[in-house]
Amino acid sequence: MFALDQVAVAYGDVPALAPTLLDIGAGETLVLLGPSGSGKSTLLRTLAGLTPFTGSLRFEGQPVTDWRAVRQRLGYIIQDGGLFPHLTARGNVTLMAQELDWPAERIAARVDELATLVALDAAQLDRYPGELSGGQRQRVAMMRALMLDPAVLLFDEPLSALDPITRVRLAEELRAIFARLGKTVVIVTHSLGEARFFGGTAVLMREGRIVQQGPIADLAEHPADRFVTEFLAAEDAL
Ligand SMILES: Nc1ncnc2c1ncn2[C@@H]1O[C@H](COP(=O)(O)OP(=O)(O)OP(=O)(O)O)[C@@H](O)[C@H]1O
Repeated sequence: MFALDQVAVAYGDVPALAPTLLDIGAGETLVLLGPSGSGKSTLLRTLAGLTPFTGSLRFEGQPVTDWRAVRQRLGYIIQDGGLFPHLTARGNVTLMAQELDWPAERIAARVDELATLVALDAAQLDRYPGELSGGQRQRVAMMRALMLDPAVLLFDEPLSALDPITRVRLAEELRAIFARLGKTVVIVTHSLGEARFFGGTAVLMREGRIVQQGPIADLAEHPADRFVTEFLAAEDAL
């Protein structure tokens, strides 16, 4: 789905992502792990076309020339949902479809379908983001990201702002949604527990570099170096 070759990002003089080689297969779930500042969000933002980079990035086998077209195939979800506060939940969810001139009936049918998928009701969709709980906002953000039926879902710490019960409940729903929809999913998280929960391939980063990539169990069973072991021990200590 994505093929990165020597992709690098710098903010001014500060390198945030060292030249990186990474392939993300269609239908794969990839979990980006690593300490604060290791470049996880930068890598995710690069996949979303939100950060200038050097090197070669291919999407579905083609070098990306038109990010606007690619972005319509991506759903991008950030920590607090990133909803527009002046639009209702429904307004947020339907914004892109309206811009693309979808007929009203098609929009209404898609909203109904997605509301069922994420377990929100019509009354909640008529509220503004400030009138919803954090968990409900994340569900709305999920609906917005899924509205155009994207091939790829990109999540930046989607659960970290939630209380433990909501977090587990939403994580279970997300995992069921991933399994059902068969999308390519990339999730940034600090949490090894979350990474284990979602499964798939782990990419562990440190100081803008990929330290280890492979099945999550391999991090513990075949650590690439001492840092991997230290990272796991620190995560398991809390
Ligand atoms: N807009 C920016 N301008 C300058 N430097 C930035 C910017 N965004 C990130 N950085 C720097 O780039 C590096 C990587 O940041 P990034 O946000 O990708 O890390 P992260 O692993 O996602 O961290 P966290 O887990 O804390 O969110 C950090 O050193 C950070 O300070």
